[in-house]
Amino acid sequence: MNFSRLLKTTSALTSRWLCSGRFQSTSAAAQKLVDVSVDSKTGVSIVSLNRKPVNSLSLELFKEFCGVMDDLESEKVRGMILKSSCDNVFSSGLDITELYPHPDEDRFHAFWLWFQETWIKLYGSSFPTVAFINGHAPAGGCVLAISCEYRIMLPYYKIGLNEAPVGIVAPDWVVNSLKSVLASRKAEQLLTSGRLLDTQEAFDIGLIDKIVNNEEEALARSEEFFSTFDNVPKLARALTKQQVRKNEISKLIKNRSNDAKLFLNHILRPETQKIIGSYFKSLKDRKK
Ligand SMILES: CCCCC/C=C\C/C=C\C/C=C/C(=O)SCCNC(=O)CCNC(=O)[C@H](O)C(C)(C)COP(=O)(O)OP(=O)(O)OC[C@H]1O[C@@H](n2cnc3c(N)ncnc32)[C@H](O)[C@@H]1OP(=O)(O)O
Repeated sequence: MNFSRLLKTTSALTSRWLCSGRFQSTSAAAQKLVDVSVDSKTGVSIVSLNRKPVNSLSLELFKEFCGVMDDLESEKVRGMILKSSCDNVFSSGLDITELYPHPDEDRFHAFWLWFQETWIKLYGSSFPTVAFINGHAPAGGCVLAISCEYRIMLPYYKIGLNEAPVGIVAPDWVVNSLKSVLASRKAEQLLTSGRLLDTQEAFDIGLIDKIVNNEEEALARSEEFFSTFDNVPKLARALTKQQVRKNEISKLIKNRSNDAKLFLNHILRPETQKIIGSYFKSLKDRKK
């Protein structure tokens, strides 16, 4: 099966979950969780995550984001910049309330499939993608950033995959996304320590590509990146990118339901619930 068909294909079970209207947000029409605008100078689409206060990633946000990615694919956009509308936070990662306390199993299954779907669409997009990391990007926030092709970050924020210290093991498609950006040894160090790096450290190890001081500079640096493809036929570029990324994506597509089950079993373990519970409490207590 060719890769474009594989991208559209998913197991019957997965399709049932992704296509079902369950877990529809009642306020979806009232509040947009993902905004899209077009930079009139460059024709590039700017996609802003807009789930205040910290862009924690919920099932509803993933669904909306996937819809936006489908639109951008069919419009054959020149490129996309992913950023945040929240002050100081790009994304705080998965919404912990989707994981704790003791999530509803059906909702969690759907949540995880939509997280996978988001990664598949972003990591496998045909058009060039830039993450403008205009705030902290821990855990799932970092996953979104490393799924893009190029990363531009404002100074003095933190980025990384901090799962290990809270007793959670990142799935292999997350690990492999990191290994597509960093050498294996660096990726292992970052994952096993769970350390969050500041902007300068992230630049020094190659986790991000450019440091900028403001949005104007970010747009200029993004444009430099997009213009490197101006003389490359779109289809050839897209197929080449997918050729590089297809093994990881195919592996997940064939294993989606199992990946969701594994993660659900892990999340539901009393020890895991306890660790996430105390982590969440410490997050809340910080401000007291
Ligand atoms: C901990 C479980 C790990 C599970 C790992 C699972 C899978 C591995 C595979 C995939 C990778 C993805 C994993 C994840 O993404 S798990 C989420 C991990 N996220 C974090 O650890 C970040 C936690 N947040 C912060 O550190 C800070 O909030 C911030 C992003 C640095 C921003 O700080 P700031 O001071 O600006 O804001 P507050 O801390 O006051 O936050 C405001 C408000 O939001 C609540 N909140 C923050 N983050 C989350 C979140 N991820 N989910 C739900 N709620 C969140 C915070 O508690 C505050 O709430 P309040 O009621 O006090 O206003």
